[in-house]
Amino acid sequence: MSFGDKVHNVVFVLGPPGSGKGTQCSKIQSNLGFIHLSAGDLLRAERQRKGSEFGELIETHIRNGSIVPVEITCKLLENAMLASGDSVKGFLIDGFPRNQDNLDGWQREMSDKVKVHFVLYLSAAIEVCVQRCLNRGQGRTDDNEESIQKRIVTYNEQTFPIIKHYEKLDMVREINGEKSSDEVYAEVERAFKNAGFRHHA
Ligand SMILES: Nc1ncnc2c1ncn2[C@@H]1O[C@H](COP(=O)(O)OP(=O)(O)OP(=O)(O)O)[C@@H](O)[C@H]1O
Ligand SMILES: Nc1ccn([C@@H]2O[C@H](COP(=O)(O)O)[C@@H](O)[C@H]2O)c(=O)n1
Ligand SMILES: [Mg+2]
Repeated sequence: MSFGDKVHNVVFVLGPPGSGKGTQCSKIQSNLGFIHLSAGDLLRAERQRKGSEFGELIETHIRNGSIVPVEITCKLLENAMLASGDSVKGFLIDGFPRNQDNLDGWQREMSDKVKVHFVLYLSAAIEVCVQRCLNRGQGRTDDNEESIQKRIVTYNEQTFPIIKHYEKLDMVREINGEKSSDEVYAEVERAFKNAGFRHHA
């Protein structure tokens, strides 16, 4: 399997933990036909995969809120993109690139295979995000006070500079993630329309 000649459309989705990235991505997938690929979900699946050589390393990073080396994450993303076939409208890459290592690895491996249209940035106050993670109820091993604090430090120190990097390139579309899920989505859809992506049939 290979990417062939097709250049895939990509939108990165970033924001603090619990800002609503996954929630909005599923709405976009249903309404606009983009495929949602969450880097965190792919890492959690790899952690659970029987025979994975990376399971323990991934779990340590997840609990510590630190970032898994890009070689692992980028390969998981690339495999998921390949598995989706050639006819997809585009990919929403949720929770990536999370740090400079993610960004450098992506540029090395993927920049000639995809076009990144913009970065959807869901902003929300940290207190709101913490409460949402604590109330999420999905049994995530990092939805506890200690891991959440570490994830926030990682976000502030490593991810926010990546958002700033894309801001300098005028690629960031910031949306207030504190509003109701439907209100946020209305603005999200506007950002996609402005980039030329409309409702799928
Ligand atoms: N706009 C919203 N208003 C209220 N609650 C929300 C909103 N968006 C999402 N939530 C809830 O907040 C929690 C976190 O949402 P979600 O999983 O989408 O965030 P995330 O940004 O993907 O988080 P993480 O980075 O930790 O994966 C979920 O329980 C979700 O139902
Ligand atoms: N690019 C990424 C994305 C995620 N991780 C690790 O997974 C954890 C959970 O991510 P969510 O987006 O689902 O919140 C995150 O805290 C990291 O440990 C990563 O390493 N690299
Ligand atoms: Mg998520």
